[in-house]
Amino acid sequence: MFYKLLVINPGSTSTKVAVYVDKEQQWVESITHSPEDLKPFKDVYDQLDMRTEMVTECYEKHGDKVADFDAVVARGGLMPPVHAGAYEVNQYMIDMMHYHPQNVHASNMAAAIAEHVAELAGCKAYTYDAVAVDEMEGIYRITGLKEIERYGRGHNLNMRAAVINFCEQNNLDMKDKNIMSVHMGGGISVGLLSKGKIIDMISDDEGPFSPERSGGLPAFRVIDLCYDEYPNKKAMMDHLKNEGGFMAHLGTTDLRDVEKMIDNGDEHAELIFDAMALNIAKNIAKLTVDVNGKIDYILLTGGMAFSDRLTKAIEERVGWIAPVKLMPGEKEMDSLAFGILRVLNGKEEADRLEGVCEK
Ligand SMILES: Nc1ncnc2c1ncn2[C@@H]1O[C@H](COP(=O)(O)OP(=O)(O)O)[C@@H](O)[C@H]1O
Ligand SMILES: CCCC(=O)OP(=O)(O)O
Repeated sequence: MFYKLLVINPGSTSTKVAVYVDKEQQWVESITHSPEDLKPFKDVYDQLDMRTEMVTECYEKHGDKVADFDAVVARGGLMPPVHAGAYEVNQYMIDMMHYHPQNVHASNMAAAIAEHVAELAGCKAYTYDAVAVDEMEGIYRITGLKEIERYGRGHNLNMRAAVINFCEQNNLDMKDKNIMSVHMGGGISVGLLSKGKIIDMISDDEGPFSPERSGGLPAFRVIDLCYDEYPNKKAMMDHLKNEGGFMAHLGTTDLRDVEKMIDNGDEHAELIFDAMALNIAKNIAKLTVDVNGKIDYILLTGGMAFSDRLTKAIEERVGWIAPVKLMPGEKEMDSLAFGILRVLNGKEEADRLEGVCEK
């Protein structure tokens, strides 16, 4: 029995679409949305109809018939907190990401697009390892303010996929190991997997600065900035999420550009690069105390893990903790497809989010 899956992964500037027959990717396409394309839309979610149409055109262009899909898989966005793994898409999930998302992100539209196609196909739509996966244990949630809790929210899909793939390749049982998985892309998340769960993590609002994000900042200075320069919440959020890190200091989000600057003798670029590597290492070290330092492996993944200069700089600082292993790039489309294949093959179960969404 073969399963044919359509996989949909919307990002801020692209929508990735792929078709799989079992584990074989038939094709993948990244539809680019230029700033001009996105300009007419006031809010990110307003792009839903446009992106849905483009996904439909995409699989039709590749000659795929909707009736042949056995499942449609969506990147899970910022729905209410969920556990790792698969969820069936339902109206409650779609509405929560539409009307009450934990934060704004293009992935919030994925479930609605998937459900639209799944209805046409007469099959189910699923999410897998959503951004909203939160398996953080109690003690790690506590902050010094009663009304502010820490939470698990980040690049869970790629962090978990790196661990699953690394353990498969090395014949390890992830349930026996403590593994630090660090996604280093446009944003950075540092996650600690223990007994197969992400028990603690540091995401883009608390952790290292990254190519485009500010990372954690001194709270009192953030208060000044909100009152004095960015009284508008959306503008402040955009500033932290899209205009931080390399972008703020060096005017690019591309690590390869930064490396060229360094090669050309730019000492400021070198300082900022070193500071990012230091910040990544420091946040890795921070989580090690959760398991009394007993870390088995540190996995570096995401686009920036292709950089020898960066991975070496991090390894120099954290190599004493545990062996550093590289799983460069992100295989989000594979991870989404393979996760749902495990469900269809009876190896994992899909859960459902239940609730009533007030619009
Ligand atoms: N071969 C490479 N060498 C160095 N940096 C790279 C390489 N490929 C991608 N990157 C960097 O990785 C970052 C993007 O990572 P990626 O995981 O693709 O991002 P996203 O989180 O947006 O999916 C960019 O800063 C990019 O310059
Ligand atoms: C940290 C939440 C997920 C996220 O921001 O993803 P991208 O870095 O891919 O935008």
